[in-house]
Amino acid sequence: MISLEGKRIWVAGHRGMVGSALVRRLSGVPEVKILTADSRDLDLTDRAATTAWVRAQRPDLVFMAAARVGGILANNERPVDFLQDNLAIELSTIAAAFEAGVEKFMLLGSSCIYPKFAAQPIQESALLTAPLEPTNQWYAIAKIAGVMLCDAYRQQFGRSFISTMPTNLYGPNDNFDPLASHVVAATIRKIVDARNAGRNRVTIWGSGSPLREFMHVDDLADALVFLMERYDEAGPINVGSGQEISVLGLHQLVAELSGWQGEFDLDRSKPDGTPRKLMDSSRLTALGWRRRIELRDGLRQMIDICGSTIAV
Ligand SMILES: NC(=O)c1ccc[n+]([C@@H]2O[C@H](COP(=O)([O-])OP(=O)(O)OC[C@H]3O[C@@H](n4cnc5c(N)ncnc54)[C@H](OP(=O)(O)O)[C@@H]3O)[C@@H](O)[C@H]2O)c1
Ligand SMILES: C[C@@H]1O[C@H](OP(=O)(O)OP(=O)(O)OC[C@H]2O[C@@H](n3cnc4c(=O)[nH]c(N)nc43)[C@H](O)[C@@H]2O)[C@@H](O)[C@H](O)[C@@H]1O
Repeated sequence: MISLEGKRIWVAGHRGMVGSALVRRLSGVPEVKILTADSRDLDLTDRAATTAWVRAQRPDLVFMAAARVGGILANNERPVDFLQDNLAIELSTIAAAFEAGVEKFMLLGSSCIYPKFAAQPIQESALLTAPLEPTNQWYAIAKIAGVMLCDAYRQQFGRSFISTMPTNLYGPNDNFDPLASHVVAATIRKIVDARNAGRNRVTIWGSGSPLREFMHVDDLADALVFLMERYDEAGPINVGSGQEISVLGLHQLVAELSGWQGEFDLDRSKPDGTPRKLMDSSRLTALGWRRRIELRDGLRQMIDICGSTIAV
């Protein structure tokens, strides 16, 4: 168990969805000094610049929430960006943390590191046991490399470098871009736009049948702080909510919460991705952590953020 009080804490990617949630969560911890770097001033793919910045700032703890991130289509269509940028960011930041003597470093991965057809719920031991989902294998390989690099520093140099694997996330500062977003933000954007424009049809990508587990980013940030304090082992640890719903079910729920009563079309030219990725988060809950935010409540907040009037 380590205490965060009085620590210099670098939240990498502080303007992103996860990084901004971490800043909100950490602002409640007494005497914490939160360190941030604007991506316009510090490109984390630049190893020399990253090393110099970390050496000058001397963080005690690092939450590594900067990454090239996107939904299924962005991942599928820009494999070089997702593989190359994420590898480069991990190489820069993990090596810089080592050189600067950082006390503890937390890498954020993703549930897509696990095999496409992993047994459900997915245990951490499923890593590297079967092939990946093709749409996000590029991003997944980069994240797996990051997990291995943290483990390598732990094995060779005894460093407290840990890897957390969040499930699919949503929340404030999510990306609502129709082509680059993940499904929660995309669904809300599509349905709120349709409702506001008086349209009665919305298109769902793929078959609508894939199942996804969704977690509010404020629950994630709370879990990450909890793990920074209490967890110090090799290999990934899953961070999920246990709240699973189909893609069609998500669209129906958002329609209900937004007060939109239209019909759905399926665009089967778009990929489904993995059929199901429910995390087994029992190692996290065994440590005593519990989520707080129900999916319905989180979606209502997102609909609000999207500028709508809530109808329930
Ligand atoms: N979103 C999800 O559903 C999800 C699920 C599982 C895991 N995760 C993990 O959570 C972490 C954060 O994801 P997120 O959803 O918060 O993504 P996000 O909203 O896109 O934020 C990513 C952040 O990384 C920064 N960044 C990207 N490339 C950079 C570079 N070359 N140099 C410096 N900064 C750079 C961005 O800076 P700018 O703001 O300046 O662009 C942004 O602040 C990632 O590691 C991701 O793999 C996310
Ligand atoms: C957490 C992230 O999960 C990502 O996989 P993944 O859950 O399939 O990513 P999402 O983009 O959230 O898509 C989840 C499911 O929702 C369907 N879907 C339906 N309509 C839409 C829409 O309008 N937009 C989007 N985006 N999806 C839509 C999509 O086909 C897929 O089956 C990975 O590609 C990332 O690398 C990352 O790991």
